[in-house]
Amino acid sequence: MDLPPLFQHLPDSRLPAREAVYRDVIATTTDGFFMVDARGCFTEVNDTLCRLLGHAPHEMIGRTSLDFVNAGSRGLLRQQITRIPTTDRRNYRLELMHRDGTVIPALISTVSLHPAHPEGSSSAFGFVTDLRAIEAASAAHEADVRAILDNLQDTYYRSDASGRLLRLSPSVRQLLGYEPEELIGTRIDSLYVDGASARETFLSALSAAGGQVSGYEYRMRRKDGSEVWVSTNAHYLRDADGTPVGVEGTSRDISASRRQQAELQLAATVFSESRDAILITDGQQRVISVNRAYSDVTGYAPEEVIGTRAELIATSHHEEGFHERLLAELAHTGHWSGEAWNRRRNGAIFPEWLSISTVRDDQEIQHYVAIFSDLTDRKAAEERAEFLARHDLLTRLPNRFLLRDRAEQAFGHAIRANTKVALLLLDLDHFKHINDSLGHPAGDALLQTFADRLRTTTRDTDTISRQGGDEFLVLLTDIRETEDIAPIVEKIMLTLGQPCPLAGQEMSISCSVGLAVYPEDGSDFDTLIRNADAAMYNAKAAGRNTFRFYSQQMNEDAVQRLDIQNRLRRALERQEFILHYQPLIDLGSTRIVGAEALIRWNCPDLGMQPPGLFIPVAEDSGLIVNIGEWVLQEACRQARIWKDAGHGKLVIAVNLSPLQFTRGNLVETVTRALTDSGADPACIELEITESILMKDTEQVLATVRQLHAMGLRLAIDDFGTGYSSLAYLRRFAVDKLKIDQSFIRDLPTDPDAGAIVRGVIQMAKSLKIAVLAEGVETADIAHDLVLLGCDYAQGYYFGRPMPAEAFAELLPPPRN
Ligand SMILES: Nc1nc2c(ncn2[C@@H]2O[C@@H]3COP(=O)(O)O[C@H]4[C@@H](O)[C@H](n5cnc6c(=O)[nH]c(N)nc65)O[C@@H]4COP(=O)(O)O[C@H]3[C@H]2O)c(=O)[nH]1
Repeated sequence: MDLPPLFQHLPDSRLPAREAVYRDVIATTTDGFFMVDARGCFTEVNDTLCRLLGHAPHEMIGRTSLDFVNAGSRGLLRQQITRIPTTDRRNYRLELMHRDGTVIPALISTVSLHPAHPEGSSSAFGFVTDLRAIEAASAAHEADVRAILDNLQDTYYRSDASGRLLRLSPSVRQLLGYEPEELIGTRIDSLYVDGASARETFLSALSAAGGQVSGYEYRMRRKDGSEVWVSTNAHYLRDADGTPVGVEGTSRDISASRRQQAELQLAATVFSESRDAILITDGQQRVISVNRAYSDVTGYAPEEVIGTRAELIATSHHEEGFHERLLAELAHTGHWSGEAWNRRRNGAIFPEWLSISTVRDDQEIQHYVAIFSDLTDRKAAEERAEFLARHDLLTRLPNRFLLRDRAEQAFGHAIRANTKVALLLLDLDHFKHINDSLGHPAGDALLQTFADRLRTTTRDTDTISRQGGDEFLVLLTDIRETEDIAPIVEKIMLTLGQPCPLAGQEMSISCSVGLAVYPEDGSDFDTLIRNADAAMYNAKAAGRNTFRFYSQQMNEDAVQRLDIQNRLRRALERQEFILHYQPLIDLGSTRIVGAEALIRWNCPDLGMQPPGLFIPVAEDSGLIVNIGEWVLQEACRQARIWKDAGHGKLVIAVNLSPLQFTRGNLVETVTRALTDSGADPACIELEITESILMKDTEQVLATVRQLHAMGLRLAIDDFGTGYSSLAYLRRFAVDKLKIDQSFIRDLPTDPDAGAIVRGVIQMAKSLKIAVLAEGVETADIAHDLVLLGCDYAQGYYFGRPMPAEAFAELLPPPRN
């Protein structure tokens, strides 16, 4: 037999031996062997192939290989036969046909023979491998793999180089909510919460770790849109050259453990950052951990206490048995909380709010957890709050609540000792002026001086209290007789009235005092206060700087004030008010140049009432705002009548209450009065007191400016009784000063009054402000005023306030 080209390169001498070897190899190989000629007919087959196909060699030699394959494989075989001349080696799979019809999957490896070979071109030899065993083994392997994957709790995945998923274990259902088939072929980045960038980060980590990572964590998106934290162990799949061709790995859901981790982290942060001190011990109360606040509060560093027996309370500072009771309650309920004393490292004892809990396993206490906060500051704050609740902040005197307590105790004591208790209500005279003119800090300083003086003039057993504002209450105890009270009050008033330095000047401030005595003026605190108040009202009405004991009459007066108030409410709608007019005289020409409108109340029950009686009540109740509006309306109406009668130059002065500035809309009221009447604004002069200007609020200034702009004049009434400064007169562009009648009345007798009037006139002249003297009752006074250069005067000497008709009769006939 000729040798195939395979053997041709061997030296001839060795060929026979070599051929024998190769024939043995071919005969004994477990693969089938064949040679075909150019027609595809077998020229040689080995026993293995014959056995495989169930034919004897002679049944196959000379026959074409196409006769031994399954019908389905013939096309492929033909193709492969045609490739013999052009390709040296080919591997392909075929289904062979056994003699008994069994189909045998086989792998064919053929080698084309050299064209110069005697067998002719297009001849070939090849090996046939029976794939059945291999495929069975592979199927068994696949079944094993599948069984493993099916039972795998983690999710197995394999992707190609582009990240396309090739294989997934069924557990992907639990992990991501998808069926494996839904994901095969999709790109894995679409499942990452952070998309392609997350995959890039992962691949970089994989490469950096040498192609294998474990415990790599990232977030994936489940089918329902929720996120899941995943930990993966993965490695590159590589081809024969080592080039990565994909990734294979397993992933597991670690969301729960991450949550737990976060919770632990949080608990650790709470422990370390808590502002409350925390101490944890084992079951034998040996410290195992303390936080920073613990060290801050106690001064002990962790290493100084860890391992030692816990000291949670300073036992010596608690009553006997406290510690034992605490432990017993802990053992019984597992918890104890309350106030306790503890000791710092430096030995200082401090109050703490302590809360202890036990942590048990089934029976034994495993840990004690103690949380405590330092109450030192809170206790101090509580004490301060307690003090503030019962004291006045400015003077640090007891307030009304504490006074009530003390008063009630004093009443009890008085009954037992058969003594009396006097309640004094003190009110500083004209305190408001001080506040307004010298400012609140000066006012506060004055109140403090008053408080100090009150402290020094009373006994320790007496109680002084500030009610707010400029009112003080003094409780005098252990009084034997009512007559003993007046000297004490006089002494107090004398002390309080001493000059005191205030805002760089010496000031003397008086006070008015109302007194009520227990038990005769009231059997309880509220009644006594009310009655002392009525008494003080009377002291003030009596000209201030005096004191008054409460009397039944005062009660009646208070009731009367209430009665007047009620009647006043109805007086407006019942048109019970009228205006009287008092002449204003030009001292140069002695002519009437105007009139002051003064209100009168013609009460059907009480008769004609002067303003001194009802204006204060109207001011107390706020009714003055409506009454004042009526006055403006009426005065403007009268001005218009007199203008129409030919007295167009006559000025009508109208009094304004401070409340009209603060509560009413004054500009609107004045505008309406002028419009309704058609009066000339230049004929209306508004009289305001100094106290209104002293407020100097932007609101008052703005109102005054608007009134000026409307053409009205502004006069300052009762000038000299307040604390006006020149600055105010300039700032408010005042037109006229009306010197208070107290100075005018005393002009002939009191040189001081003369000096004041002269000073005011000179000052007013330099400021170009007109001056009017009020209360001129005699020709002498009028004469003096002319000599002093006063511009205008008003008073009984020239004419009393009178009804409009009577006033009109005084006016000269109008010139045409
Ligand atoms: N002894 C004496 N008194 C004289 C003399 N000349 C005038 N009088 C009185 O002095 C007061 C001057 O008015 P006033 O200082 O503005 O003081 C007024 C004013 O503050 C207030 N008042 C009067 N009418 C009104 C008003 O319409 N509105 C407001 N808010 N207050 C008014 O009531 C106060 C008292 O008013 P009247 O009782 O009318 O008292 C008037 C007047 O009758 C005199 O030669 N000798």
